[in-house]
Formats: sequence, C-alpha cells, structure tokens
Amino acid sequence: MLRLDAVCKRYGRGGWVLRDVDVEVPAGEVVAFAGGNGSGKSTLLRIAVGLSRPTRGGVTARPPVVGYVPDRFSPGERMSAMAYLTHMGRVRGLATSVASARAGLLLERLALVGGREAPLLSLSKGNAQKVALAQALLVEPGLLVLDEPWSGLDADAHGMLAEIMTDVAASGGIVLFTDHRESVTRAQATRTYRVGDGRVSPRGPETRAAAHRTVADVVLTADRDGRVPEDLAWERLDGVLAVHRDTTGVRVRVLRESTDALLLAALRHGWSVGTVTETTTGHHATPHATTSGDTR
Ligand SMILES: Nc1ncnc2c1ncn2[C@@H]1O[C@H](COP(=O)(O)OP(=O)(O)OP(=O)(O)O)[C@@H](O)[C@H]1O
Repeated sequence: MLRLDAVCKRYGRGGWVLRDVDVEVPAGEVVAFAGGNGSGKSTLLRIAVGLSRPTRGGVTARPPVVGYVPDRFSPGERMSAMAYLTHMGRVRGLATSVASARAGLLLERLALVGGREAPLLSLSKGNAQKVALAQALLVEPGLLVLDEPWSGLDADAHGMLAEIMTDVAASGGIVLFTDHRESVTRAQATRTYRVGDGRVSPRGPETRAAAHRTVADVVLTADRDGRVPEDLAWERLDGVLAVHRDTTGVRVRVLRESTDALLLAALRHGWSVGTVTETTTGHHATPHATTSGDTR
C-alpha cells in the first residue's frame, strides 16, 4: 500500500504543479501516470519515492525498499557498470560478494551492450538506462518507480522491462511508471492515472478491473519434425507484455484475454506450444493453472 494524501507541489513561488493529489495504490499493482510534457509526472514520482517534498499533503505507507529509475541517468563516471552496481549494492547493505553477483545477474538479464567493464560515461542512453534499472533492482524493491522507462531501450529490453515490472507486482510490490503513450500504459498497467492541469485522475476501464490481472507465460518451441518456425513480431501482438527468445524457442508473457489469439498466431506460423502457465498479479499472486504438451 502506498498513499498520497492531498499532495500539492509548487517550486518556489511558481504556479501549482500538483494540486490535491489523492492516490492510493494497493500492493501488487502496476500503476501508470500518463500526461503531456511538463504536466508534473516526474514531480509526482519524485514525491512518491521521497526525493522531493510536497509543499502540502503527504505520502504514507511507503514500502521500505524503494527502487527508482529517473528519466535521465547520465553518470559522468569512469567507473564500470559492474563497479558502480557493486558499490551501490554495498551502499544498500549487501556484502560485496552478494552485490557483485547480483549486479552480474542483472546486467546479464538486461543484456548490457558494450561489456560490464566499460566506463559508465561511454555508455549509450539505452545502456545507461539498463544500469539505472539494475541499480533499482539490486535489492528487491517493495516500490519500483520508473520515469519514462521505455525511452531509449531496444526492443529486447522492452520485453524484459515489462517482465521485471510484472515480477515485482507478482511478488506483492508496487510499480509506478510514467509514459505519454496510451497504448503502453494500457498494455502494461493495472491502473492508469491521467496527469494534467495539476490534477491526477483515474482513467480507463483497466482502472476498474485493476486489482488482479491474469497473465499467461507461453513457451513456444520449434515443431517436432524439425521445421523451423517463422519468427513473429511478438511484441506487436495484442496483450503481449514481454518476449524472451533463446535457442530452443520463445517465451511470451501475455494478458490472459489475449492468450488464445497468441496461440493461434503461433500455431499458424509453425510453432509448437510447450507450456502455458497462468499467474495472477496482485496482492496474493499464485500460479493457478498450468497446461502442457504439444497441442497439435
Ligand atoms: N526543480 C524544479 N524547479 C523548478 N521548476 C521545476 C522543477 N522541476 C520541475 N519543474 C517544473 O514543474 C513542471 C512539471 O515538471 P515535470 O518534470 O514534473 O513534468 P513531466 O510531466 O515529468 O514532464 P516531461 O514529460 O516533459 O518529463 C514543469 O513546468 C517544470 O518546468
């Protein structure tokens, strides 16, 4: 649970950026804040994580472990991604060996390009973004806050990011993120708020259906007769949240309501269905249905 109560914010003597913002987020939710440039989204996130103080009102029930990825992470540091993350892990209370093992795993999962020993200042925007994300995940966060997290990330990392967000929510954490694209907020969030004119208001049908969302992890493999299936732009199919390709096939996380359409498309393109595992994201997330086997 995270609560923003009657939060108001102005910078100095400027106009009100946020006025009387009331937001209550139960554990297990992925919440999007959509709004135009300068509407106050970043301000809202900084208040939620505790980096900025509201002029009036307050934030209560913030989970103790917070991971934050700012909209821009451009460290002018010569130290490498590994050294930086290990150091940040130690700052967050991890032993050096645990911090460096965790850093290594995260950089591998996020597929940092250019090598983990490259100086931070030499990283591209997208790769720096991956380091910022790894930093936020060094200790499993109860609150993960991401400011425009998709900007600059490549397609593979898009899928991975969506998967990470779902994982945090599935283990009872809260995820807050901003994006100005409605298609993204609709696909990724369990509830969406619109930020504009200083106000933050709930939006869209997903808000009402929010509390528990069921997703399916679909494992697809090459057909048994050895025919090589056609690769699809899985990321573009309806309801797809994450895509992970490996040598044996592809794993796709998809909203339950879009699972049948995804399976149909896969079968039509020569894929074989390995397993379909459903998980409900929400407060008490449990895997609750599994089917397996060749469905052909
Ligand atoms: N530190 C600051 N000092 C003064 N004004 C600020 C500060 N940070 C933000 N603002 C102002 O507050 C308003 C909201 O900015 P904010 O960065 O929160 O918006 P945003 O919705 O995140 O925008 P964008 O989508 O362009 O990143 C803007 O008018 C901005 O100029």
